[in-house]
Amino acid sequence: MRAFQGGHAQVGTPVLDTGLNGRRHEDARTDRQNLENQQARQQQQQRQREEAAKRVEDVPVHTCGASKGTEQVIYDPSRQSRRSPEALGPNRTMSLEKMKDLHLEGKYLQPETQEVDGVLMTKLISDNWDTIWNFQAKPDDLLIATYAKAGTTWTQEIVDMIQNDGDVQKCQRANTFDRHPFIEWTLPPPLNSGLDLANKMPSPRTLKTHLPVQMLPPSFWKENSKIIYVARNAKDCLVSYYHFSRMNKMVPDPGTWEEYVETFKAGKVLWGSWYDHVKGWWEAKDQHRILYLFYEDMKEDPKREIQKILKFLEKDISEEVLNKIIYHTSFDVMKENPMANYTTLPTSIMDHSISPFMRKGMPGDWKNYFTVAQNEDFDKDYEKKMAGSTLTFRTEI
Ligand SMILES: Nc1ncnc2c1ncn2[C@@H]1O[C@H](COP(=O)(O)OS(=O)(=O)O)[C@@H](OP(=O)(O)O)[C@H]1O
Repeated sequence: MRAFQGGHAQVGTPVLDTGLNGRRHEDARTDRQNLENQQARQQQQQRQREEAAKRVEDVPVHTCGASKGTEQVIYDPSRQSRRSPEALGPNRTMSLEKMKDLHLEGKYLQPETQEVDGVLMTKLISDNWDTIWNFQAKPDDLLIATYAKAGTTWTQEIVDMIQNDGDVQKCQRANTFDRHPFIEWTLPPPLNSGLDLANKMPSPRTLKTHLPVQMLPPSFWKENSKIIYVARNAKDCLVSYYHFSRMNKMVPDPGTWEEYVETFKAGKVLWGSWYDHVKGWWEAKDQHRILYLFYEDMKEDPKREIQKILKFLEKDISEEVLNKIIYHTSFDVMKENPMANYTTLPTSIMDHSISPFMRKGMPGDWKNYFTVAQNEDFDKDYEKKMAGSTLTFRTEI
């Protein structure tokens, strides 16, 4: 008998005219009702899928992270699949958050490192270096460049809100890491590497990098792309990086706090020396279209710093939208925003119970970690490394 059972009939299954022979009229009515309910549910799900697909199409091209029909970029729960890497085909890649679905965590989470021109990188970045170096930037690209943990995600959210005229829904279209390709970040297929995402993204693109200035792909200089650089004081960067390295399995283990302080000072962390990074970009800022911002200033007066970004991007917005951006990009709101707080990644990649990505968001937290002796040693070493530079930082506000 071809009658549906327990309401699991497929759409289009010819149930009513074949499955009811010899059954009671009452049963038939219930069965018909079940089928109608089932069909209504399926139609509703289909409508939701179509609406989700439409939302993706509706996102303005300058911020949209995927072309229609690809699997890799847009966060869309209705399209969660459990396909194998092979089933994705040669040109199909996927967002990092799907790693769990593919049971790939153990296979890929080996933070092997290798230096590129004396700067520590993951081995995957190092192996892919020629391709990264030859990345083709475009004149209308916007690059957000930072040393790790300096306020990248915060700046990304501000920029996205500006580009979308304060439309929170549009900024919810995908995870931070899928909205703004992290150009040097290399993952094995089928996972999305930054370059895969960037090359598929329609212009104008907003990109992210932690590369020191001398390692930036030269096409950015040649094409005169705009760059926002955000710097954060060394001690808070160190503390934030230490906790991030504890919770994120994609970067090397930090060891003990004492060990990490020395590793950081020696610049033997991913993306190299903080000192060289902030100084290098500081020197470059007067020769290129670079807006150099400070995390501490953003914290002290977000309105003033967002206005600097607006001017740099040549954007005009109303006071109302500006206030909306300040609110939406505040630490407390971003901490609860799954599209900005990295909580959609599997815990095997980032374990927020060890330390949340959105941890404290406050200048001066270093005082809770440095001993007096560590602080004195740090300051002495800092003076030597920063000697001759006009760049100064505030370590509290
Ligand atoms: N809105 C807002 N306001 C203030 N602070 C914020 C905000 N968003 C992120 N953060 C803090 O920035 C730190 C993470 O830095 P990054 O985003 O640069 O990290 S990453 O390098 O991209 O992994 C990390 O700093 P710590 O809290 O000191 O660890 C985040 O909490």
